[in-house]
Amino acid sequence: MKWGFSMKGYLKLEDGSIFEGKLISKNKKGYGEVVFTTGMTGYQEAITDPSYAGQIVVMTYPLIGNYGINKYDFQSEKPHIRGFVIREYCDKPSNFQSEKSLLSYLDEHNIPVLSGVDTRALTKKLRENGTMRGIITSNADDNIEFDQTNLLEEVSTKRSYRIAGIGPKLAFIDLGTKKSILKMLNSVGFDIYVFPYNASYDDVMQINPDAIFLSNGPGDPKDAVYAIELTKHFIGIKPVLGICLGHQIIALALGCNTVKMKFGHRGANQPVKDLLTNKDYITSQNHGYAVEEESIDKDKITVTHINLNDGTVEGIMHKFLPVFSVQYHPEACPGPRDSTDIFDKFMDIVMVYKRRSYFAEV
Ligand SMILES: NC(=O)CC[C@H](N)C(=O)O
Repeated sequence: MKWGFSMKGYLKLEDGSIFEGKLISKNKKGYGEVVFTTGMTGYQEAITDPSYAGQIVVMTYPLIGNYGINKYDFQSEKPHIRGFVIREYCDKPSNFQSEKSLLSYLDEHNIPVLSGVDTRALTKKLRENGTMRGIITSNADDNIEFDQTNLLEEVSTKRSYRIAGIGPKLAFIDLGTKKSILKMLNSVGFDIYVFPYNASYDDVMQINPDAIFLSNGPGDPKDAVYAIELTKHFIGIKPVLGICLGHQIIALALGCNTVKMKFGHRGANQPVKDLLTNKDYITSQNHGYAVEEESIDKDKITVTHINLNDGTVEGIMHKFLPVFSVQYHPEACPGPRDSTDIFDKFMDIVMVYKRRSYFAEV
């Protein structure tokens, strides 16, 4: 075995089923919600996307690690997954940007890796039975334990900071953001002030923002109680945009409901229809909850996007107020860049509002 000491290991699921493989990492144990993602590439972005905190990630693409780890594709400071399950590990990465192997990176951060698993059978099981909790372990008799950590506290910034820009002031609520979202918002000109997940209305008003943004993030959107309250304060006062968890939080703040999906959407080729333009996009996604269609008050809120595989809600917009959100990831990373224009659209809306309030004052 080229990558050092490995031993027989298991992924045991809540329903008692056991999948055998080889524990190739230093850490040989981890608990989490077991989810699969279908992206053929993009493992570096996925493992460092804080939305995956608390989860054991199964890659359906059969060969993982072949292009190593580079310094450009990190979505946060470290991996947030609780474990990694793959079919075959490639220990000889070959790519001009590669700086280290995937396994050495995961070992640095103590993430358990189970290789040699029949990921096709495992994915079929998760599709049929739905997402389950599980344990990666060297002892199949081990019990699955449950992690009680506050995921938002774990992944959000601990203190506020600024990413300066020449445009309007954006209060950015970091619920475990991907770096690419900050980059995209900054590239269209926003002067970004990043706040922790539990920022209060008074905290945010200290900068007198022109707009509010709610990021992606892990867990059940109903747990994001601070962000839901904060959003309620700003709806109708400032333009608000949300992506993924941020979209779900906006929906909850508007009085809609969110529900847990059977196995979610995780991958880089999820088809979405834009109902306003009748265009279809291929999108990057990573979510296990969705806004419940029946809970949407259609007199007040328009469904702007749907998923073409299962018809679930992928975007909403308030009919009269500058509030809109999408469930998919327009910033891609990994995945297609079909829908990046949302950031320009948000800037346009914010500028219209800013000018309007300026002329109302003079
Ligand atoms: N990427 C995200 O923001 C995920 C949102 C939420 N945690 C979900 O799984 O639905």
